[in-house]
Amino acid sequence: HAWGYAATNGPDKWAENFPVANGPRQSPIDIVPGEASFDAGLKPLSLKYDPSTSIDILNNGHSFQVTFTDDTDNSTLKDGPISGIYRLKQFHFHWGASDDKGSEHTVAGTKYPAELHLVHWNTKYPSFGDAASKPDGLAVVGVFLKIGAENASLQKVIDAFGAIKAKGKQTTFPNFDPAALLPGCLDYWTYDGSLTTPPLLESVTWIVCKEPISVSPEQMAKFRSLLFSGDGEAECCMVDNYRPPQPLKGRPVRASFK
Ligand SMILES: Cc1c(Cl)c([N+](=O)[O-])nn1CC(=O)Nc1ccc(S(N)(=O)=O)cc1
Ligand SMILES: [Zn+2]
Repeated sequence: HAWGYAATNGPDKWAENFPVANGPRQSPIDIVPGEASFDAGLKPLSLKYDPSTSIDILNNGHSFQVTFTDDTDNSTLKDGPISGIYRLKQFHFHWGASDDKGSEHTVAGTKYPAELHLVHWNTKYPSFGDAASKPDGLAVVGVFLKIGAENASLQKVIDAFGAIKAKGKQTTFPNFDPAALLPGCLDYWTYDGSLTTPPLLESVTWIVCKEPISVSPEQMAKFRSLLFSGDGEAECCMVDNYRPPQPLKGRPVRASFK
């Protein structure tokens, strides 16, 4: 049941093997700022990352991800809408074939060309795998990418693409500080949701930053040069690896800002 983003195995087909795709708290969603409720009880995000926890960068055939050692509390997310300590496990991106699409969350219908996801798990559980099946198990920080100036921090990630062009390729990726990918302002929207790819587990507290980071057109072109396909397979560019917005089903969306 190899899921993907093609017409034959893409988002409209996922419910066949993953019925939770039609569940009550699916992600992503369209965020409508005018309908989000400001919650003065929401704390500022506390993101503390240690660059020495970054390990490698991998093309997993759906996106590319940078993976972190998560056996200590060196890289964590605290406060914001969550209780307790969540550890950074990995970050990855979703993007489009052109600059008019690519993000998973949308803002009043606006699609961004890409979206960064920093994936964290609740340390009240023994591991990521355990946390991934719990309603308060995961917290993902989403950051939109907007076409503009070249992003020097992002360029460090892009410089590794040569070694991970095809599915299954990975290479070491030490000493990277993911905080360098965060926007200056950490105002956010938050709601209860899910993983945006199979197994679509409804275990994610979503924290979506209002302020985007920049990416240049040339840098976006490099994202689009990665491949969904593995060595020896017909080459298929890794583009449009995003799920469209899902029904809100009455969920509240809160804002940390007025
Ligand atoms: C489900 C699972 C388990 Cl359990 C493990 N594991 O190592 O134990 N790995 N995976 C895979 C995973 O993490 N998928 C994932 C999917 C979507 C997103 S997204 N876009 O940020 O919603 C984040 C992650
Ligand atoms: Zn994602």
